[in-house]
Amino acid sequence: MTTGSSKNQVDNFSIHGHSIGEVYNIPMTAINRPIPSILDREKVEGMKKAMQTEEQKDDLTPIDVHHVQYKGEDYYFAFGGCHRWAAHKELGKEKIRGKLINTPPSMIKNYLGASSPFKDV
Ligand SMILES: Nc1ncnc2c1ncn2[C@@H]1O[C@H](COP(=O)(O)OP(=O)(O)OP(=O)(O)O)[C@@H](O)[C@H]1O
Repeated sequence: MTTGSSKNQVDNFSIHGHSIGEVYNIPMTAINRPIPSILDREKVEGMKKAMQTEEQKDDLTPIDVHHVQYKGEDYYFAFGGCHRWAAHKELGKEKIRGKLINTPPSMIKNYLGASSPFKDV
């Protein structure tokens, strides 16, 4: 499965986010990351460098953020994007570019089991 012929298009592919156009600047404190990251330091450093370079600062693909509405509250979860997340954290960024994927609470419960905040779905 490819989305285009150039390497960049293939690299930028996201199963969840590719059909979503809107990109938001999301406060990082609003996003839950339930899975600890295992990082390739070279990759994080490369991203930090790109973010600090005028021509490349917008090159990083937005991360996929699952948006759950549950009992009138909004919840945000990110499972991937580990290196982009680390690069933003280490540069002291407060917001990260992301695409919002409307996700039912039952799906988060499937992923997280007993650790899910959504118990009765
Ligand atoms: N050094 C870099 N400079 C600019 N863009 C980069 C750089 N490294 C990766 N990217 C781009 O950033 C996006 C995310 O890359 P990648 O999926 O490898 O990282 P990630 O945030 O760790 O995600 P995951 O947790 O799924 O590994 C891709 O679109 C990739 O092309």
